[in-house]
Amino acid sequence: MTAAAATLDGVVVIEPQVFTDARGYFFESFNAERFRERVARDVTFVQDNQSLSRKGVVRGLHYQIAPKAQGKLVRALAGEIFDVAVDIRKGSKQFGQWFGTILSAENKKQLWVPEGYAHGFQVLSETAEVLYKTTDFWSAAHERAIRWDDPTLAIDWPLKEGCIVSGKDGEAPLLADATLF
Ligand SMILES: Cc1cn([C@H]2C[C@H](O)[C@@H](COP(=O)(O)OP(=O)(O)O[C@H]3O[C@H](C)C(=O)[C@H](O)[C@H]3O)O2)c(=O)[nH]c1=O
Repeated sequence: MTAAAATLDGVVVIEPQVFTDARGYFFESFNAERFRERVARDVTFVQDNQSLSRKGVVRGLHYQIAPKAQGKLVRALAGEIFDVAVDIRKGSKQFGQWFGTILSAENKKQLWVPEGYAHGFQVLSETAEVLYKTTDFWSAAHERAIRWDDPTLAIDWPLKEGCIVSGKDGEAPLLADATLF
């Protein structure tokens, strides 16, 4: 299975224009028109999620199956994370490929993870607060997970030791055994 991709079709890194002056900084953290231009499709967000995690925590790899698949626009409000998207669409030419990038309060980058991709992140700073918008509501019945350390995905998580995962994530199936799209 091919590992890291330079990028993945559909996944977009967004770098907002930041205005700094003697007071500090300002930037538009979301603009529907600018977003539509960058991802070249209409997207409506219906939910914002926010989580706080400490260093080494890995949340994911999570996704929701149809008809409640979620696209996610992810950013770090505080701290630094390694954010990962995995193409898990059956038949995709990049099936099983992953893309990861550093999102931080410092770089203010955002990652667009479309429906059909699994998402997860690892916290690299002492703590990190992550905010992400989703294109459909949470549905426990449609939630699925894939093991964050699946050897066929071979995601190159920056922190190799001290990783902290929830019981649910630690028992998630491997990609080969997961319910997919
Ligand atoms: C996702 C979600 C969860 N919850 C409840 C369910 C649990 O009682 C509690 C914690 O949920 P969980 O442990 O699944 O949280 P994360 O591990 O951060 O899950 C997220 O992790 C990765 C990074 C993702 O991309 C997903 O959006 C999401 O699954 O919040 C809700 O009430 N609403 C929600 O939208």
